[in-house]
Amino acid sequence: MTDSPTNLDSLRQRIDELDNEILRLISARADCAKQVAEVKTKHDPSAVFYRPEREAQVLRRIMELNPGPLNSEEMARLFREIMSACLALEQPTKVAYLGPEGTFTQQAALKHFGESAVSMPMAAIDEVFREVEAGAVNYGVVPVENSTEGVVSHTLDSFMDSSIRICGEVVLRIHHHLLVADTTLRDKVSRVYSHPQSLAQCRKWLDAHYPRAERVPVSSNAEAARMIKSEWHSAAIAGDMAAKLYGLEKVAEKIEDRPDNSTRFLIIGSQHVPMSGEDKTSIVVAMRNQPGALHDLLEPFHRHSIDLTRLETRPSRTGVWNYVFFIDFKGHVDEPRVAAVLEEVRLRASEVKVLGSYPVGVL
Ligand SMILES: O=C(O)C(=O)C[C@]1(C(=O)O)C=C[C@@H](O)C=C1
Repeated sequence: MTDSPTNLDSLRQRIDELDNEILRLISARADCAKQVAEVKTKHDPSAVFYRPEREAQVLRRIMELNPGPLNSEEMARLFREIMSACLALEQPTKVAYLGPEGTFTQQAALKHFGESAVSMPMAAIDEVFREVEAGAVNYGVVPVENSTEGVVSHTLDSFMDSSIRICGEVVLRIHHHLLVADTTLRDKVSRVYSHPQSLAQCRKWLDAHYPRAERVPVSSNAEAARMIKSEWHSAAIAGDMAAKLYGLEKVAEKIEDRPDNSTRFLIIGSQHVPMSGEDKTSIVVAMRNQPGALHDLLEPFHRHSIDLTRLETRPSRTGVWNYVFFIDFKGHVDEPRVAAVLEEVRLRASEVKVLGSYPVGVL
């Protein structure tokens, strides 16, 4: 095919026709979502509009049906935005996240809820919990574990004295860059700012490239990016969002020591999420301080062939919580085999709290 004007014109005409069709279909879909909202409120004035299990099913189905040439993730991201706009028509969704603006948690909130949700930065993880508990926002987004650095203990601890539930999860590939401002003297960098976890995730790269630079831990990567604007001898380690927000340049890209570096975030709220077909459950269990306690706790999972995906121990904070275990496993509390395991665990533990069942992250 030649790039002749007639070819180009006819292809663009075809694209216009297709756009008309897409426009008509998206509008029809949005109309449908409005009607869904009416059905939901008709039977229940305090209805919840955001349905994580349905969203997961829609995205999984699209990925399965996708004929190409766009790859399935790309296609799902487009549908993610369509659903985000449809949900906003039903009800504007407010989401609090661990800020400031430009953090990976903001990126995770965007990835999960799309551009149409209203997202608000909070200064600390417990503030995100408080905002959700107080009903000031519909949902919250907090980091819970990183593949290189492990658990975010603050998030786990916040669940211990809260009635908040987990409604979803989102996993983000974390790419760190070494960033400078236009005023930075690149060959005189003597200080590198970042969040302690990010400094740790880039330890080897820093040892090799900036062995003499002072590593200064700050409260977030976005804060690091903000700080170097006024220091000609400093660089920051942060991600794309912070680089864009503060107009910084990348001296080196993807400097994380492990190429598969990723962080898992939790969506917190107050609703029970029905089964989506591929779900996970998170519980917190207190055991009495006695030999074999951990074995007793895990044995029923093994016997019922339930896959554990994570196990964390945290120090107890009250008399009852002698040993506290955070356990994630595959399955949903509404499945009989999961209900049976939980029944057995309840007999062996001094306290069991189900934090929530939710769809396995799709994107
Ligand atoms: O199916 C619903 O309950 C809807 O509200 C529709 C819809 C969608 O656009 O597909 C929108 C928001 C919900 O979170 C889930 C799905």
